[in-house]
Amino acid sequence: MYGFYRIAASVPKVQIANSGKNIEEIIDIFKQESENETSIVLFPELCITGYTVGDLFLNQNLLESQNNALEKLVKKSIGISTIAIVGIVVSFEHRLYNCAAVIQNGKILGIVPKSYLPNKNEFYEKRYFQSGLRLKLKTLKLLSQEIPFGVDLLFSDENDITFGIEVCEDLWSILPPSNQMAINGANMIFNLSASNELVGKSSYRQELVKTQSARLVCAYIYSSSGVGESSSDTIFSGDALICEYGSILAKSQRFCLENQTIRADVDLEKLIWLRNHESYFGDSIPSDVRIIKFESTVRISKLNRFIDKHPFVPSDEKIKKEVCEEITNIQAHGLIKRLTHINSKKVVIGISGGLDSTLALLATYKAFEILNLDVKGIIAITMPGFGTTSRTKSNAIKLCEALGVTIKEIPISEVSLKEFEAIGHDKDIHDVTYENVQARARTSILMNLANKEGGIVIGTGDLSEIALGWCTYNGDHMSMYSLNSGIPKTLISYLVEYFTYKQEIKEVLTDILNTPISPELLPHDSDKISQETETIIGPYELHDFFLYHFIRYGAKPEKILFLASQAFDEYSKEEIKKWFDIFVKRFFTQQFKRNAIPDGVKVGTISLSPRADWRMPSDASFQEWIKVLD
Ligand SMILES: Nc1ncnc2c1ncn2[C@@H]1O[C@H](COP(=O)(O)OP(=O)(O)OC[C@H]2O[C@@H]([n+]3cccc(C(=O)O)c3)[C@H](O)[C@@H]2O)[C@@H](O)[C@H]1O
Ligand SMILES: Nc1ncnc2c1ncn2[C@@H]1O[C@H](COP(=O)(O)OP(=O)(O)OP(=O)(O)O)[C@@H](O)[C@H]1O
Ligand SMILES: NC(=O)CC[C@H](N)C(=O)O
Repeated sequence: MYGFYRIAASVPKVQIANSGKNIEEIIDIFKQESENETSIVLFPELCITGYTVGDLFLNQNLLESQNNALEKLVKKSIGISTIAIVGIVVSFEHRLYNCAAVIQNGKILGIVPKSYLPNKNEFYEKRYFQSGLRLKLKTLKLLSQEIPFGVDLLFSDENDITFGIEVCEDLWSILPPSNQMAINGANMIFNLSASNELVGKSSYRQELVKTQSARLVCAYIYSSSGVGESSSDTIFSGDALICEYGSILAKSQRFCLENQTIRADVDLEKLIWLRNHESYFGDSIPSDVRIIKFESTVRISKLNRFIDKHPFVPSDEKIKKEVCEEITNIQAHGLIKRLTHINSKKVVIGISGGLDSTLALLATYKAFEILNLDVKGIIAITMPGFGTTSRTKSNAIKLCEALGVTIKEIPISEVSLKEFEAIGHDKDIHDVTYENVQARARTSILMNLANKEGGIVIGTGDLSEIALGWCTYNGDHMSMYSLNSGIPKTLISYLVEYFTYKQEIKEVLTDILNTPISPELLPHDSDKISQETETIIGPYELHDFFLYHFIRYGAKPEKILFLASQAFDEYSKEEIKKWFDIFVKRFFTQQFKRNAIPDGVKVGTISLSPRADWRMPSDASFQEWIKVLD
């Protein structure tokens, strides 16, 4: 389903050196996972015998009973397309190896030995095992099957899955084998582990797994032995993790006394796509590997994954302060560089009482504070026009007064009427000309005043408006330096909300946040906003969602629509389709505005600057992107 696959990491109860009992738990979990539509289920290192059997690894009976147990699992897998990855001891050419066996539908598809054997302090694996590093192009006979054996194995189906395997310490080594596996095409890495607990170790381990999934642009699935392992010297907690491209999708509850399985629907289509534009992937050189083909695994019928409605907005409230300070710091420092470069201590900014100019003013204020400049150098202009309401105008003035910046009022009605007359436009026709004349009148005033004051005009347009072209070309589209161009509307609201912690502006910011978003370009009755942007072009939260998946992951339209329908209960599929249609059409047709935007600050991974992040011709056609809507 849209490139999603259900993957599980399991920590079964274990009895040390009791393979017969341990395999029963493993088989139960495996069968359950096949019913859960899981494609692949991972078990810990040496999970059939137990990891902590010590010198019993050197006893023939242990190996024999493990192989009998393995045979049971292989037989139980007949007719099941779910893959099980289990940890086993293998005897090959008179040496023992610590391995992972990959089992599907009655077959052992391949066996991968551990490369790096920990042999210090509490670990003494070299007492029993050999490193598999030299094992390539080998096959081994086990349970009457000829099985590919070596560190050169990758496993691949006909669809999106290609996976590789490493065993515990491999990930902790200087050159984890998963690095080369990813270069060779693996988009999932499975790690069978037996990692004991020490104070602080679990968070280190989590970082290791998370970072590896980010670096390799892959899903990294990790399962480590549980509390049933011997506690003679060390304790195992059953740590399991599923990470995708730097995010944790699922994690186990450590120190659980029962069997525990975590699962997540990983997005392989997204990962495969992301690698296409990660230049270091292109520069990395593949090596010779054996690709073991396997039959398609079970596909999921219903997605079970959290889809964030507001992907630009941090979901963790605890990091709100940190994120908001960081973003406004980036904005402020963009402006600081520009002001110091041109040796100016003045800026001119139009304040409408709306969200964008509010945030731009707050970021400008921060820049002036950092530079220790007199904030009177911030010249805030309120320019009432035909659609301005007293609510927005008074909020603009209250905000500027509270911050102590210079305030000027310059009405634009008269100049706009003169402009209508000059171009022969009927003032009673409230069309796009009527709107744009006002927007351009304001920009003209700001620019001319900036010349007079020896300052620069601060641009306030945000990333969502830039994506949609929801601005007037050479009107509010233009400035000398743009502060919000890297921030989408959903994040602008979040940032303005953050600043309500400042008591002196709390009340006014709260009212600004509660004011409907409007360009206020059309006349109103009884001082009420007559033009609500979101009823005209659609909800910004949807546009931001579309923008994120379209740019960040190059997602196909049908997938974006599917994800939106999963994320938003409040919009019907028809509504989502309608606004998506508008998003796509506007995104393509409005590139000409983006191609001429002023310099501005990038703050997140998505930016639409034509000089940096997004280069698209102004005359590309959008039809192929909305076909799905026809
Ligand atoms: N591919 C292309 N290459 C070069 N030029 C192209 C073009 N496509 C159109 N054009 C030209 O550009 C014109 C269209 O651009 P433009 O003049 O800007 O006009 P337009 O985009 O039609 O109008 C601006 C819209 O933005 C809204 N707005 C304005 C200001 C602020 C806000 C806000 O809420 O913040 C919203 C306003 O309500 C209006 O609907 C066309 O009439 C045509 O002359
Ligand atoms: N009445 C006004 N007085 C001063 N400046 C204005 C006024 N209206 C618009 N502007 C300037 O033009 C920019 C675009 O304003 P507009 O209201 O059309 O949309 P916006 O992008 O929603 O901005 P905001 O959220 O700041 O209102 C504003 O950010 C502001 O700099
Ligand atoms: N089993 C292993 O390879 C364990 C070694 C590893 N460094 C860990 O403690 O997680």
